[in-house]
Parts: sequence; structure tokens; C-alpha cells
Amino acid sequence: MAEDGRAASDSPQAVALHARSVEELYELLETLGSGHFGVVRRCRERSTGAFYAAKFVKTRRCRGSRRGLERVQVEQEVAILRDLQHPNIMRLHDLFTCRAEMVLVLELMRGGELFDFIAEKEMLSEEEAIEFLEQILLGVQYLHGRRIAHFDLKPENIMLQEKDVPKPQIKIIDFGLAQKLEDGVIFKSLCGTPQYIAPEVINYEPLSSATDMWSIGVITYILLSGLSPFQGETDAETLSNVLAGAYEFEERYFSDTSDMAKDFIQQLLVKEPQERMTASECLVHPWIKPLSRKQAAK
Ligand SMILES: COc1cc(-c2ccc3ncc(-c4cccc([C@@H](O)NCCN(C)C)c4)n3n2)ccc1O
Repeated sequence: MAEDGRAASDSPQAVALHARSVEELYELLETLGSGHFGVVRRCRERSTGAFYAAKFVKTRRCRGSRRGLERVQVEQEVAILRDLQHPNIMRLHDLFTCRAEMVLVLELMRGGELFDFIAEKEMLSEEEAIEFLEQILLGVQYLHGRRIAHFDLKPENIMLQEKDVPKPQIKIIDFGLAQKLEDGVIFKSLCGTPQYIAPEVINYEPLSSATDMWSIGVITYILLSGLSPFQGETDAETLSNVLAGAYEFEERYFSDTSDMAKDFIQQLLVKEPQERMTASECLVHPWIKPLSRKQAAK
């Protein structure tokens, strides 16, 4: 990432500099998508010809404003992203800031979201699911090892570098809810997406890296069945299902699923956070890392 981050001050000239410096250094191309985070455009670095994804985030001019994201929230996402370097974590290449907007220049992910990949295939084979999950777990193990929790893990926030290849490489994106976990500091939040959030989020209890592991249990269930384990008719019903731990392996969707795969999910969708598998424990679970060919066949 560029050393100086090309931060500009607040004067009108600086705003012009910001506008000039982004356009000066990157040719802005088509819009790739948009969401709560802002707009993502493909861009080409003029000096190298390399392509990136530029995420434009409007930041709130004042606390009362409803437009844009709290600047401190985006600054926290950047502070977390800039220190991360892992093949399965989105890399921040450059940063531009001005009073009302921040531009994060990120690795370009041409394969789109894992969410869409699953939708196109309806569900994955256990081998395909394991290929994706092992990468997700390696990325999450790296984050948790650095005392960072993502707190918004879901298929929409997992993107594919390329999709029409035998073994797509994935990267975890959107660190907008991520937190640095400090010893002795209790973090609570009501943010997240109902289908994927753990019971402790709903109960407004302390969150931890185990909160991410619950989300990985939900993602695994979806990868293998195309269904969301706790999805209700409404968000309220979904949250109620999560609190009740009300999910099952419906025979018509899981008849061909191995006992190992179900055990993997069951050891993550555990109400007590400290009883869930960690990312490291997941990576040596016999479903992910069979001890023998015979064990893999179960
Ligand atoms: C680091 O945080 C983000 C990264 C990106 C990102 C990074 C690289 C990249 N390459 C291509 C794209 C892309 C392509 C199509 C649509 C989108 C976006 O609209 N949806 C991305 C997932 N979303 C649910 C967060 C983004 N992206 N998006 C998007 C949102 C983020 O909060």
C-alpha cells in the first residue's frame, strides 16, 4: 500500500487535490456494484496498467447526518485492512481520503461473490465445499491469530479471484464490522446479518472470535445444501430460530451428506461460544483433514 496513503487536508484545494490525485493515479472504469458500503468501480493504475477495485465510501459530514458511514468506522476498517497480508484476505493497495469521502483501492476480484457462485450451482459437492472452507478457515485463523474478529462473515463477503477455474481462490472482504479484540475489553454489538449472527450477538453478550465460528457453521450448512439453517419468514423469526438453536439436517437435502460434514457443522452451531471449534481446530477436523482414505469415505 502507498506509504503516505495520500491523505489530503480539508481545504477546498485539498478536495480538488483528492479528486485530481485519484483520477491522476487511476483511470476509473465501470461500476462493479454498490451496497451499504458505497460504490465499487473497476480502475486501472496508470503507472503499472494493473487493474484494481476502487471502493468509494461517503463519510458522514456530521453526527446527525444519515448520509454516508461514520468516518471513524471506515478509518477503523482501513486501520485493520492495512496491516493484513494473507492470500485469503482482501489486500488494501492504496487509500485516498478527503472530508466527505474515502477511496479504498483493493485487489480486483473478477469471480464475484461466493453467494452468487453457490446460487448458480445450487449446492456444492463436499469436495468443493471443503476447498472453499479450507481457504476461509485459513484466512479466519490468520485474523484470529492477530486478535481480529470479522463479525460479518457471510457468502456475500467472500469473493472469488476468478470463478471459471478448477480451484477458485477466495478472499474475505468487507471489514466494516471487524474489531481488534483487546484482552479485558468487552465488545458487544447488535450489527450483522440475522441469518449468520450468533446467539451472543442477539443477547447483546460479549463477542469474540468464536462469534465468527458460528457464522462459519452457517456458511458450511449453506454450501452443502443451498439452504440457510435458521432462515425464517421474517428477521424476528430468524433471530428466534438462532436463539433456539432450531436447525436440522432435512433428509431431502442432506441424504448424501457425510456424517463427518454434519459433525463439523454441529461442532460450530453450539450456543456456548467457548464450546465451538476454533479455526485451527476446524482445520484439523477429520472432515477437512481426513486421517486416512477410509475415514474420508465416511
Ligand atoms: C474491503 O471491503 C470491500 C471490498 C469490496 C470489493 C473488493 C474487491 C472487488 N473486486 C470486485 C468487487 C465487486 C464486484 C461486484 C460487486 C461488488 C459489490 O457490489 N458487492 C461486493 C460484496 N458486498 C456484498 C460487500 C464488488 N470487489 N469488491 C466490496 C465491498 C467491500 O466492503
